Amino acid sequence: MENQDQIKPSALKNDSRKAVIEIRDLRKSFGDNHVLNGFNMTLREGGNLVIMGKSGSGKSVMIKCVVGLVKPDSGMVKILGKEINNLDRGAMDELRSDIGFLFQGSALYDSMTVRENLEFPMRRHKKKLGVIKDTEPLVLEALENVGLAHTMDLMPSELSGGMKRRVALARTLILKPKVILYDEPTSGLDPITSKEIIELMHSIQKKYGTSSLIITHDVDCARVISERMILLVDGINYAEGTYAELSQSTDPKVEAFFKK
Ligand SMILES: Nc1ncnc2c1ncn2[C@@H]1O[C@H](COP(=O)(O)OP(=O)(O)OP(=O)(O)O)[C@@H](O)[C@H]1O
Repeated sequence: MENQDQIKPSALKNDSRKAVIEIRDLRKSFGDNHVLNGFNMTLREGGNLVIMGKSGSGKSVMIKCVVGLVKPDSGMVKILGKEINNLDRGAMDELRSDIGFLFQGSALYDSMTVRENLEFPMRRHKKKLGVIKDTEPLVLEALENVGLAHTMDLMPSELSGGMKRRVALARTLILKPKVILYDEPTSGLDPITSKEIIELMHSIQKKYGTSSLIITHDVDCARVISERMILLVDGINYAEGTYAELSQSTDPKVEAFFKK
């Protein structure tokens, strides 16, 4: 792609941090619908990478390939040094405990209190956390990180949309993940709440040294949070660089992302 040469990721050249997620030449089609046509990316330790792409461009398919929910036709996905193709179910499950997800809609269990929602992943990943007699300090720590310690015994229906999103983030933090995958973390939120969520994402990354992969349509979210960005167009990493680099591009497909 000649346009990719035009938008070389200068900031990347000397990045020696360890790769936590590596994707090479990822391909996935559904019948004649060729969604991913050789997608590449590297997320580095402690870094954050924003993937932007228009609706239907394959962002969710890509992230599902990362967590093993969709099987790619070809290509390589390596997480924390492990190629996921080579992992059996048990090993994949163990690896998943190092990956936090914050997906669209937050998906808290409506019939459980906030505390029970946070205890849920602890039961699923006993192997990582060991036997925990008293879950309260962990639940409290996670909720304090998102400023919602007082909501421990509330039901999700008693929370606002932004609070639900923060509780979902707290639930993700309970397993102390090394990587967090965010799918549209600010969608459906008003600008002030979106800003709060972005600030939280920053503070969590700083506090725990987590790496973040963020999928978003929201160019403002990308501007504030991204260390680097990849634009997913035609199933490939069409352009890659910092927000400042990409927003100055004169490539029409890149410019289209930044036009308001
Ligand atoms: N299980 C599936 N079976 C068939 N086609 C699928 C499947 N999953 C996704 N697709 C197709 O793959 C393409 C990419 O979908 P995907 O959900 O990854 O888009 P997206 O970039 O995440 O969009 P959005 O921003 O709207 O969420 C779409 O054309 C979709 O119809």
